Amino acid sequence: MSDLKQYPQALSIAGSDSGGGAGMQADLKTIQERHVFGATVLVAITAQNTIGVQDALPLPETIIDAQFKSLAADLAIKACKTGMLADVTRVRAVVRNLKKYDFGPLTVDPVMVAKGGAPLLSEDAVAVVRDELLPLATLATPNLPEAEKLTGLTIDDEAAMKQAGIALQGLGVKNVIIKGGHLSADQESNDFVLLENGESFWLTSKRVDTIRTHGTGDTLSACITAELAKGANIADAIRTGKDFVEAAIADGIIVGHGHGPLNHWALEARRHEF
Ligand SMILES: Nc1ncnc2c1ncn2[C@@H]1O[C@H](COP(=O)(O)OP(=O)(O)OP(=O)(O)O)[C@@H](O)[C@H]1O
Ligand SMILES: Cc1ncc(COP(=O)(O)O)c(N)n1
Repeated sequence: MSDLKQYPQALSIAGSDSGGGAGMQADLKTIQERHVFGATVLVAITAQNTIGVQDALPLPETIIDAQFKSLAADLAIKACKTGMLADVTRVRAVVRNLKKYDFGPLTVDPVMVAKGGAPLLSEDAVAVVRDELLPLATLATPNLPEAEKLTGLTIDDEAAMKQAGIALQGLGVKNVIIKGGHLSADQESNDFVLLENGESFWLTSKRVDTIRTHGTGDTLSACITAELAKGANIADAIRTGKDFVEAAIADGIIVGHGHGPLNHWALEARRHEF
């Protein structure tokens, strides 16, 4: 009898961050920490560090299609997520493939702008994300500026976050997290969750006073994706995601000279005290 182990498999569809803190690298580190096997469809490459994005190259549609095809032919992916999708052509390529293959519940992190201000999605692609990608999503995880662009609302307090959640469900997303990381005046960093069954709740945590927040959104959505691949229900997956990212921000590490990356070991380390 074989004693080989089998791990659930999850997929990140995203851009590469050469600095290792956000994008596909943050996704893979997070998925690995959750004891899930991570696969990738690379959509764009960025030359990036903690200071900013120096260059970006969207990949040809043919290689995006080929990556999806390769995975569908061989792996047994149980949940997937999207991150940086660059432009209209890449968003449409991803939508086309997600309609073709079943990779389980889809989490859409509608990444638009990097922490340092560099655009990661072209302006004209926002409507394509809203109209073509969001209706495929089991979960969407916009931050406040992204939720504003997708809904047309101004979101500057917790009441407006609730309104945005309802508006996003109106666009066809089943479950929504409106991330509060950008409500900068607040002492807390609270996220509003609205589920398909109408249930809603807040994810609460103290705001950590740090500039080392590169890849927070990627880390949250990747952790949720990993938990969904294990078969967790959506509310439990979301709560685990918040615990994971809270620890990863609070127990910081020193890398680079700007918006440093998170500590993806933190939650596990708290349990085992390495
Ligand atoms: N300073 C902070 N202290 C504690 N939690 C934070 C802080 N900043 C963000 N968070 C949490 O991190 C998660 C991601 O939120 P955020 O609004 O930063 O997403 P984001 O802007 O999409 O991230 P990114 O673009 O860096 O990937 C949320 O759960 C949010 O509450
Ligand atoms: C390739 C890639 N994907 C996503 C982000 C968002 O992360 P952040 O907002 O923390 O810069 C990024 N900077 N780069």
